[in-house]
Amino acid sequence: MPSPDLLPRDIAPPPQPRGKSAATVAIRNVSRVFDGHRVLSNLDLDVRPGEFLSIVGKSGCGKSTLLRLVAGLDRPDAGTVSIDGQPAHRSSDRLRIMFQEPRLLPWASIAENVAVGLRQGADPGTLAGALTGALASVQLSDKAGMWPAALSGGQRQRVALARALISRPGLLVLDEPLGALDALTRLTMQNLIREIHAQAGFTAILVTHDVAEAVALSDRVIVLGQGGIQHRVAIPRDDRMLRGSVELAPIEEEILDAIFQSRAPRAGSRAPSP
Ligand SMILES: Nc1ncnc2c1ncn2[C@@H]1O[C@H](COP(=O)(O)OP(=O)(O)OP(=O)(O)O)[C@@H](O)[C@H]1O
Repeated sequence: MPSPDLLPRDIAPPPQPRGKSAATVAIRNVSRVFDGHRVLSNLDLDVRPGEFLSIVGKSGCGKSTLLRLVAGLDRPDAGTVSIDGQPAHRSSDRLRIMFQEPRLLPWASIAENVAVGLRQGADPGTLAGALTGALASVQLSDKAGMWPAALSGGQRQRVALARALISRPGLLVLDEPLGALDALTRLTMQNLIREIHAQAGFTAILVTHDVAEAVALSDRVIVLGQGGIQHRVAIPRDDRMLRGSVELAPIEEEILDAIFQSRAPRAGSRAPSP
């Protein structure tokens, strides 16, 4: 394999071998039009098994639209989105989603909220083992019997993360999951997500407004602009561990430049009339 220095800037080094069940995402020639406005236009993107990909860009450029298509919450007007070769589907067992709000059941305990993530009936032994592991992974073992109202915002997001991961999905889709947290809790959550991803090896796609967060977590960052991908940057795996390091500063600057230079969300052409 060539040294990372010899690889083109937009090609991430292959992720280190991880979990066998990480999903492959293939987006082919995808377009999405709202009210005659072409938000995504002929977009192509591949996400490799185990890769952590972040999507950044100006407000309204289509980040959430793209994520919703990957999660099967919306359908493209043209093109295909597939996960492991199958059309993206919201109830796929291969995929879990995490949003900015934890969306917990207020009347259920923390353990019951996490168990919701298994969806299908599991035998009691399997459920107990999975629950123990999921709660431990987010450092909430001692909160299993508590109610969501008794937890802090960061703890609630950790419950949402455990609920998303208890079924060991191949793909985790994250829509600005740390956006409502204070700065310190956000950093703690970033570290937790990075550690869990390194251990569990799922594929992850994150939408965030925080370029430093994208760089700290990702193998690759793409900048969305009018209609499609305007810039791609691979993040050197060794360096990404050092959030705020001098090595990462030029990469963050490059991404910020690309965002500022990207075309305004509504500056592009309108979709042709049918
Ligand atoms: N269901 C919808 N109906 C009509 N327009 C929509 C719909 N969903 C998204 N749009 C429009 O598509 C464009 C992109 O929206 P999207 O939410 O994907 O942007 P974003 O990049 O995620 O923005 P932000 O960073 O502000 O969250 C916006 O102009 C938005 O108004």
